[in-house]
Amino acid sequence: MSTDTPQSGTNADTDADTDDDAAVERRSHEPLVRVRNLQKYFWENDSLLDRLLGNDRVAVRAVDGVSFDIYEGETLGLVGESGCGKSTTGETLLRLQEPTDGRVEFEGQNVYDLAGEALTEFRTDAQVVFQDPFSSLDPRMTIGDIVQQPLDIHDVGTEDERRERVRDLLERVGLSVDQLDRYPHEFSGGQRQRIGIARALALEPDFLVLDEPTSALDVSVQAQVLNLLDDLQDEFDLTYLLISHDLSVIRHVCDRVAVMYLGEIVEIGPVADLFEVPKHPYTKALLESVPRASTDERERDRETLTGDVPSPRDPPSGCRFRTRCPAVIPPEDLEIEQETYRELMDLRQRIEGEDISLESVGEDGQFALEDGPVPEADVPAFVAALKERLLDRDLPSPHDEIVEEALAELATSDWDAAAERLRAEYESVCERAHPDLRTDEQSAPEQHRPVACHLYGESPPNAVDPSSWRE
Ligand SMILES: Nc1ncnc2c1ncn2[C@@H]1O[C@H](COP(=O)(O)OP(=O)(O)OP(=O)(O)O)[C@@H](O)[C@H]1O
Repeated sequence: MSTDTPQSGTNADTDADTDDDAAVERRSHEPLVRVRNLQKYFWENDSLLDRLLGNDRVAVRAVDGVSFDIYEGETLGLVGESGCGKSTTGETLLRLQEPTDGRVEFEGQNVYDLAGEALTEFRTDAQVVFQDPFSSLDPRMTIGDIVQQPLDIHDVGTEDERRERVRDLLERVGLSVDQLDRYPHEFSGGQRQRIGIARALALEPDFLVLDEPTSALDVSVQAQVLNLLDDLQDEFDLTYLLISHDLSVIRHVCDRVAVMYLGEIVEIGPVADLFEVPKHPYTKALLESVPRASTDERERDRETLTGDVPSPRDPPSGCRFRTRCPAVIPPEDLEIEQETYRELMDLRQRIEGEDISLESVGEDGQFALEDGPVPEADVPAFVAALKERLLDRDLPSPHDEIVEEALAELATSDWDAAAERLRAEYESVCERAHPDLRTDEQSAPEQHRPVACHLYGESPPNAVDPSSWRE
């Protein structure tokens, strides 16, 4: 962890260099945690009743084949929008959830094979701090009992020794022993998170998953809690997986960061390098969407990361980010501007998802498909009305004609023919092939890092130069 929040000292450059050296040194050792192809699916429509009714069960692919290492003493960040699978990754890795597939090694042992004493040892060594300290603390217990509970469960020492340890822990996290007999509701948010941290440290763990540990706190309190976590990491040789959707927290606190999108890791590397030269279009878009101070930059932010994360029940084929990507790759032989291509891809998505209302097309609902197909003579007017509604810009030739042909198929509600017409012209490698995480060897050596994007490695002809669209 390398907090460089304003509170953490004056020699920021020297501190950063020392932190970088220390991070490199740590990575030369074996990882403490090794995650390989971890998968966690939740199943819907999976009850006995569903089976009797013949409902197909549906997989929610929360985590879909992630691999990464966490080295002793480092802080690895896991960042991504809400719903990308960060918490599920953290919980499955700690075996608070059973995986669907894959493997997690902790100190060389597969945690999903552990049983008996070995499992108890793992549960001692690996702990979690949750986002919302209030809901994770039992309101009927005093904070002394809350912090002591893990010691009681694991039968550590005598009652006196446990009480003594609780006092030490409370002091260590900045609380007073006078507060031992108080209840969680008597504390502020920041203090409650300190209690959660004290409890997580009770069994002297080596590894903590910090799941949005400061998201529920005021900004001023966030920095204090992050600094506390930084101090504790040094003092107790802790290794952290820090889950956060907040890039500024990640930037200030982590040594390396893994960027997650819709159940997958799309880029992973040292924080400073990744923030300096983000490679995956999703990483770039995330960085671009951080609120900026200047008006110019705020204007630009609106261009990025529009729409929601698609459902993990039916993720897009190929690259999962392609439905929102501002650098999606057109077919090799197609001369087309990226903005036009993006608009055509959005239109295709809507047609493929039958996500266009044909109930009332044109002025005053001139065409209503529920009354039957549009008469042939009216098709041009029907197409013009749809174009007006669906497209933000005039398309250059020949795209205008191709779109008109596709929309004309909707005059007979033939969604498949409309989709096929556009697919035949515009299908992208991004939808055909899944990009694996692979190191981008063509970049400068210090920027070698795994990225899952067809723009890297053997670049397909016609690909947008990834450095161009950020300007
Ligand atoms: N028990 C569950 N049953 C079904 N779906 C679930 C379950 N838990 C999580 N999910 C789904 O899995 C996906 C990933 O959720 P997860 O909480 O891991 O994401 P996240 O990136 O941590 O987001 P957030 O920051 O909002 O918690 C989401 O679509 C979520 O709705």
